[in-house]
Amino acid sequence: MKINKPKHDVNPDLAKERLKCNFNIEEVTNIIDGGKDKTVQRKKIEDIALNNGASLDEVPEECLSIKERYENAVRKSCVYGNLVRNEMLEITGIENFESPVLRRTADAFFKDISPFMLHLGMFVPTLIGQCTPEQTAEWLPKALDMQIIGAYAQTELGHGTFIRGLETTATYNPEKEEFVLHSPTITSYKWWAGGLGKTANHCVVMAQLYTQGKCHGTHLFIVKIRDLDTHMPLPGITVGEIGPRMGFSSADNGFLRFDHFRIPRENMLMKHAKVEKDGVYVKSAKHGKLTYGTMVFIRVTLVSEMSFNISKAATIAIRYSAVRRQTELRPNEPEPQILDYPTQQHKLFICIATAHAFQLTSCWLWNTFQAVLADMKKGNVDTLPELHALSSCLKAVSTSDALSHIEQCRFACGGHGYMLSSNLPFIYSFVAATRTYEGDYTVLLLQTARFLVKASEQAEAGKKLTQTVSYLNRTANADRLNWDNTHEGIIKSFQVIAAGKIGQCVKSIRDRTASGMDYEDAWLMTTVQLVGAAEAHCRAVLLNTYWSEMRKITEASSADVKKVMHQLAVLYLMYWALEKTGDLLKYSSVSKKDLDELQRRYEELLAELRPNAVGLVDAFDLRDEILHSSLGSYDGRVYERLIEEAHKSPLNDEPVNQSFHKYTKPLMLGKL
Ligand SMILES: CCCCCCCCCC/C=C\CCCCCCCC(=O)SCCNC(=O)CCNC(=O)[C@H](O)C(C)(C)COP(=O)(O)OP(=O)(O)OC[C@H]1O[C@@H](n2cnc3c(N)ncnc32)[C@H](O)[C@@H]1OP(=O)(O)O
Ligand SMILES: Cc1cc2nc3c(=O)[nH]c(=O)nc-3n(C[C@H](O)[C@H](O)[C@H](O)COP(=O)(O)OP(=O)(O)OC[C@H]3O[C@@H](n4cnc5c(N)ncnc54)[C@H](O)[C@@H]3O)c2cc1C
Repeated sequence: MKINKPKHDVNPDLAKERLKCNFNIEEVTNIIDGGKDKTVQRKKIEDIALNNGASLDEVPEECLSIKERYENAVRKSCVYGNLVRNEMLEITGIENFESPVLRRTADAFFKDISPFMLHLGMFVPTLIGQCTPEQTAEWLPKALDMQIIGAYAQTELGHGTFIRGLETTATYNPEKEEFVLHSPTITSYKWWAGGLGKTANHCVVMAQLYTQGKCHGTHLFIVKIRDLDTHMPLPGITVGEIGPRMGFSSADNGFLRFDHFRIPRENMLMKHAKVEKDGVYVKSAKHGKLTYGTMVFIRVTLVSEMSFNISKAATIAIRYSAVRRQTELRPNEPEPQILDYPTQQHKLFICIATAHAFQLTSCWLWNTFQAVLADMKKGNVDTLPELHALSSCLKAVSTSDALSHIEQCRFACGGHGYMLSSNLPFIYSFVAATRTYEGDYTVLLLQTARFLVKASEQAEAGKKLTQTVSYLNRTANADRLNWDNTHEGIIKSFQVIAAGKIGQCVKSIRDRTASGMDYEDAWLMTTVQLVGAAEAHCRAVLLNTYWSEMRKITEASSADVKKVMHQLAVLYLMYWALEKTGDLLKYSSVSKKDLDELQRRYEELLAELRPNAVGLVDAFDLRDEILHSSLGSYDGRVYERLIEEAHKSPLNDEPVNQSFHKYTKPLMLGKL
């Protein structure tokens, strides 16, 4: 398999690691890609993107000023966008324009983020999901062809979570057949939208719809905000960039204020509801929340996005740990590779397992999403609540877990992990945003909790529940589960934990309402427990899905690949069982002896996986151009690369910085 041709000799320690690997790396790569043909397709696309010199930065992007960073990112986005439009989409097909393959190649161009990401990431999906066929025909080809560039402007200065509280208004005027968009207060400024500040000439806007004197709640509108030729903001539009932030530094997150800005009636996205010419409001949707569809879609895709980010961090940290030697174990013996420390393995092997767990779960979630879309096309919205509950908790937990695992990868690289050239800080700050955007962690878990409480009540009433909560039917009357020290036993115990926690929430709410509280207050008082119950449910789903999908997907694999994939999944189960011993003790008959045994087996498993650690991250097949890491490149020439990167610092452009003569010397001479 032709990957990562090293420019230099490979570091001898890393070379030895590759000899130790006892499974076929390419076979695992094919599993991750979803099949051999998919690997071939991915490599073809990566060749197109990566052989394009325009992705290279002479000066590292983090050493540029804010303006230069943005301008450089726009330059690269245009080259990249052109490649996507003219060459890559021919290979994936237009229907897969958001395929993870394209996502991977984007990382070769941007360490941080493209100002165009939200155009492809949210604007286009909103057109696909929220337009009538006529509207789709009008806007989608232009958007895909980059003739118009859009943003998704929903969040306001005063409200992000509570969409019903948004203040921007869209008031229909039947005489002119127009909507008038207006920002009535300071808190109604649109805020945060990616690409809105300087890049986009259009945006989708979420606003409160008023017609015939009545408010019909939030709806989506497409709005042209800049002249297509001059790019100047149109009269009635105030638009700009919100200022530096923790990450997302090469993009232009924006603010937007409307001053009685008029748009044609046809610019309301009317798939699920419309306003007739005379101002009559007609709702066609069978479910009240279909205008939130883009968010559900992105939450679904974020699970695979988290797998990708963890795999990058794990590749960097494991290759580095094979090269780095530190501390004598015994006098006069060579210092060991830090990868030999079980504590290091504990930090890192879970990252490999989690990348696989999220990848397999994301494929399963994607299929569930497609099935719900197919149901909805037939007019059946019954499966939407379960999808909303699932996508909410999986988005929350996958982004949160990814963030803590990536931070562990940085810790695992010691001081060098703190260098931007390691790329770990970029990956971390990118993923940190995902825990908040597209629905904050706590808020989304509480959405799942609403569904779980209802499901629990239905189970209590003897109703048969849908697949992901069917364990509530089985465990409704179970008190403490008899501990069974098998893989299936661990999964079952997580279902019992979830059922127990949900049951406890229901009881707390009932006790509180029985003692005179109204339902809202009882719910509010129980929210700490409800978040815990939703997280427990999500863990049960993740464990069960990873285990069953892993077994399915490796059915035809070679014995060695089957073994190592199996070991990773077992590691994942054991890691979480050990993380949640308190819950296990509360909800199962597990004993101290059982837990000690589990701990011992976990430690043995780390040692068993150790020889395959580098092979497992090589199987992610992340080319150096995508990893952007002085610590993680295929050749392991860590120290040479760190020195090379240090020389690129603009502070090394001259031997003496002018500040010495201006400030330091006068201070030294007492002349300041
Ligand atoms: C050229 C360069 C290219 C570069 C590469 C391109 C590669 C592209 C790939 C990129 C991948 C990803 C990029 C993504 C980047 C994203 C950036 C961030 C964007 C954003 O953040 S946009 C803003 C997102 N905002 C939110 O998520 C807000 C969160 N809030 C909410 O969702 C809601 O307000 C709420 C918390 C759910 C509450 O809503 P509401 O008050 O209206 O509802 P209730 O709580 O009263 O519930 C009533 C009822 O409705 C159910 N429900 C709620 N939401 C939904 C839903 N979405 N679907 C179905 N049902 C829903 C709820 O459960 C209740 O049901 P019940 O009554 O209990 O039965
Ligand atoms: C990098 C980045 C990019 C973004 N891009 C976009 C974009 O392109 N378009 C767009 O429209 N928006 C975008 N956003 C906005 C983003 O979607 C919101 O910031 C996010 O949904 C969280 O909402 P908030 O900021 O209002 O947080 P808040 O809701 O104010 O949350 C603050 C705290 O309050 C808690 N909280 C809030 N409500 C509740 C509740 N009901 N119960 C319990 N706790 C609660 C939260 O858990 C959190 O701890 C972006 C944000 C970031 C950081």
